[in-house]
This record gives sequence, C-alpha cells and structure tokens, in this order.
Amino acid sequence: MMNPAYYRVRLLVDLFQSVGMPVLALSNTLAFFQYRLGHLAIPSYLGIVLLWAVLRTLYTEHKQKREAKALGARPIPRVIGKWPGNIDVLLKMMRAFKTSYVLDVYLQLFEEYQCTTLNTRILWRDTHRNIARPFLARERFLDFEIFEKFTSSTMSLLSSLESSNTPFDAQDIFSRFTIDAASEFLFGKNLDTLSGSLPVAGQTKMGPKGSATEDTWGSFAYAFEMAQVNITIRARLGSIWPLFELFKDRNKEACDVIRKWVDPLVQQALNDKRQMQESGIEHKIEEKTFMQHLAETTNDAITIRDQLLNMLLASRDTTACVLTYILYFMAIRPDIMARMRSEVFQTCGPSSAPTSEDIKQMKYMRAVINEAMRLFPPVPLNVREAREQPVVLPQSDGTYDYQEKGTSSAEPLYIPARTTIMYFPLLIQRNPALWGDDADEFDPERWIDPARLGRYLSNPTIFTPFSAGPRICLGQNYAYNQMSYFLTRLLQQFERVTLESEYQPEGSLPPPEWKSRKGRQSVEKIWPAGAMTLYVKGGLWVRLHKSKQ
Ligand code: HEM
Repeated sequence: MMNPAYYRVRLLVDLFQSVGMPVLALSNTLAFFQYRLGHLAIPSYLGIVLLWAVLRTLYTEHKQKREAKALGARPIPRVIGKWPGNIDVLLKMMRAFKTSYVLDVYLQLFEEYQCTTLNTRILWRDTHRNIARPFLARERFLDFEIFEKFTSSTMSLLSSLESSNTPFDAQDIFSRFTIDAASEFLFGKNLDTLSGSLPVAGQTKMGPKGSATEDTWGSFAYAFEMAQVNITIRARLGSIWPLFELFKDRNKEACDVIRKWVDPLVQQALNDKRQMQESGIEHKIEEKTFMQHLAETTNDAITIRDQLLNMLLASRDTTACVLTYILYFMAIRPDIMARMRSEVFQTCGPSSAPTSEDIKQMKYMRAVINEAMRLFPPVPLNVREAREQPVVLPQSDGTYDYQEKGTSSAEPLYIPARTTIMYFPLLIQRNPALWGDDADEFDPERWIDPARLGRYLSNPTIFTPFSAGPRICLGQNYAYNQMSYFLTRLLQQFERVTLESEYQPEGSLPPPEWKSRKGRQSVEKIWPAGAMTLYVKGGLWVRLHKSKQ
C-alpha cells in the first residue's frame, strides 16, 4: 500500500490511467495514420477520454456480474444519485455530517434503500499486530499498581473539584487519566497530563473533538485530535480526497506537532537499545516498556513512531470514551448509579481497592460497561478492504425486505476485489431487528436477564465494540480491568453526578431539530460525534457530588 503522504503521486497515476492513456492512444493512432484533426482536436480528445471512462465502467460492470454469478452471489445494491459519479450523494452527505446525529447520514441511506448493505459508488471506483501481541500478554493486564497510581491522582483531582463545587469537562480528565497510565507502560514515563492546566468552565473553547487547553500537553492533544478529524474527512471523501488537497496537505501542521513530541522519545529508545547492547544487558519482555520492545524489533524510527501512535490512540481515546459515556448515563439515570454503587460497596466496601476477583464478581458493573459500549462503541465505524480476489459476504440480515430485481435475498453478496467496505458497529448495535424494539434504550438488564441475553449469545457478532476475528482488539482485558477499577474508585467516593449543560462550549449542544427525529437523537442531552473514535462534542461538562453524611 502506498504511503498516504505520497497522495499526489497516487493522484498522478490515477490521472494518467483515466486521461493520459486514452489521449496517448489517440495521438499515437493519429500519428500512425498521419492524420490531422485540425479544429476537431479538442472535442475529439475530450470525446476519447469520456468514451474510455464509459468503456472502462461497462467492462468492470460486466466482469463483476460474471464473477458474482460464478460465486453464486448477488451484487451489492447501488445508491443511484442524480449526478455522474454520485457526486450529489457525496455532497449531500458531507453537508449532513456537520449537523446530524452520529452516523445518521448512513442510517438515512439504509432507510431510503430499505437495505443494510449498500454500494455508494462515489466516482464509481471501486504488521503491527505481531509486534504488539507479545507485549500485551495477559499478565500485564493484571498489574493493578499502575491503575491504582493514576486512579488515585485522578480521584484527588476530582475531589478538589467537588469541594470547590467546580464544573469540569469529564472527557478531558478521563483522557488525561488514560494517557498518563498508558504512557507509563508505553514509554516508562508518566506524561503527567493530570497536573496540567484544565479546561475552564465557561471560558474554554471547543477543540477538534472535546475542549481545548493552551498548555504544552494541549498542543499535542489538539494536533492528535486534529489529525483524527482530518483522516475522517478523507475517509468520507473516499479515493478522491487528494483532489481536495492538491496545494495543501491538510494534515501537515498536525503531523509536524505530533512528530516534535514523539520523535525525541523514539530516538531515546533507539539510543537506550544501543547502550544496552554495548553493555550486554538483556531484559525480559515483562520488564520492558512498549517502546523498548519496539526498538528491539526494528531500527526503523518511522515504524516505531507509527506503532506508538497506534497504541496511544488505541489506549487513550477508546477507554476515555467509554468512561465518559458511562458518566453521562450515571447523570441521566441516577437509579443506575445507585445500583452500581451498592454492588461496589457490597463487593469491595467503602475504601478497599478492587482485586481482579472482585472485578469478575461485579456483574452489574460489567453489564453497564457493555451497555455503554453497545450504544456508544468507541470505534463507531470501521473499514476493511477486499483483497486481490473477489469475495462474498453472507446473505443479508433481513432488517429490510429489499431485493434486487432477478435476485434472491438468500444469496450471499458479491464484493469485487480491492473494494473498500465500511461497516458500522454503532448502527448494528442499535438495530431493533437484532436487539428488539427497545434497542435505543440504555438498559444494563439486557446483559443479565437470561432471556434477553440469549439474543447476543446466539449471535455474538451483533456486539463487536472490540471488533472480531483475526484483528480483534489486543487490549480488551486491559480495558475492562482499567475501566472497572476506575469506576469502583469513583463510586466509592461520589454519590451523584449532574450534567452542567450551560457550560458546554458554544455549538456543542444537540441541535433543536434532533428533538423531532427518530431514535436516541430525540432524547440526547449531548452531541455524540465520531472522528476515528467516538467522543462528546465540546466535552462532557459535569459536577460530582459526595454523599452528605
Ligand atoms: C474500551 C476500550 C477499547 C475498545 C472499545 C477498543 C476497540 C478496538 C477495536 C475496534 C480494534 C480493531 C481496530 C481495527 O479494526 O483495525 C482495536 C484494535 C486494537 N486495540 Fe483496542 N480497544 C480498546 C482499548 C484498548 C487498549 C486499552 C489497548 C492497549 C492497551 C488496545 C490495543 C489495541 C491494539 C494493539 C489493537 C490492534 C490490533 C491489530 O492490529 O490487530 N485497545 N481495539
């Protein structure tokens, strides 16, 4: 796969294939027959480019139909726009992304076409796991010392905010908690972002995802989030995104800031490795930081940097997202918070640290975590690409009765080679055909009541917040343990949480028109949005309250 930074080269190759080749073919033919077109030259060259595009499309369609038939599959139903290349569909979607509820743009397309797998045909163009796996071995997840260290700094911070009755952005604090904990085991160095300056209620502006802070950490967080927003915009545009960045790489500024932060850490790891090799010291994998482990696998600074950023994203934004949405539900459903609290007190008492056995026992806590990830999966949409050969997807799930002429909905779906496939855990996990009519409701009970749990047990791929199959999340156990540990400590100290919506930065409250729409958006009190990972737009502004006695 070509490095995304060389996108202009890819654009040139595409341009040559669609314009250069037909133009060359025509001019060579004319030269061979020594024929001059005179004033017909421009229309003829335009005509040949158009004809070439039409022939290529017809040929591809014919080939794909044959391949589908040979595989006993049917083609994916097509979105048919008014403009060539479905450009009108793309523009409509890009406009809607700015104001609509998370992923509603896609849900509306599914409803319009009465089908949950669609071919949007925009322009009609159709390693690191092996490095990370040994590092993320099971034992590492049972080391609760790191959790205690960072949970207790976060609780001190939250307690001081509570005693001064100060509203704060919980999403920002949870991201600081997860990054500080992750940096300790990734680089062996606490970034100590929890001690930095926090966003201030009523003053802080909106950052690319949550709220923005001005300190050094804020500049990294801003760039890291900006890069995610930019990558999401590129993904929405699909293969034509380089056309919009011909003169300016929109990610350059963010990448420069990120590199300034990460490169010294990478260099340090490579230097340490050299020194250790010279002095003949060897560490076991359990004693190494992720950075040391990476430096031992390769000397390539770029690979180390990419891996590290991957891990930062995997371990910071995802877990912080779930904790943020759980706090949101605790605020709007105090009954659920009270039940969680009573389970924590029964299992661990008012002040003891939870053990891994305690965490296993707290079934209601696990149900709340799962239910939050069902409605708000931190990775709300995901992308895969078909390989060199065409493949088939299983037959459609029966959500809608859609059937393409001359096909049967029992047939599997045909996917041409090298096709990009987007799928939406957030929509799958809220689909009433899979979860029942109350799919939009936050109800942890569905993970406890055996009759309702049966839906998931008989069809586990309807719940895939950690993905599934060969690329399933490697940090799943770490995440469950870290979240349960943190929530236990939080519930031991605090009895209530209230939303402080008046402090949400301007433009981050749900638009009034959502009230009249279907589904969760009619009741949502915050603006859920996605840029690689899910977040609350402008942050989640709350106050915490301790019990009165
Ligand atoms: C609630 C928290 C988390 C959620 C919901 C989550 C979700 C996911 C998902 C959906 C993927 C698949 C991405 C893809 O399709 O390519 C993934 C991959 C991964 N996650 Fe997590 N994750 C979480 C926490 C963590 C943590 C805490 C770590 C590290 C300690 C971690 C490490 C990884 C790694 C290394 C991969 C890449 C696996 C591969 O490339 O095959 N994750 N995660």
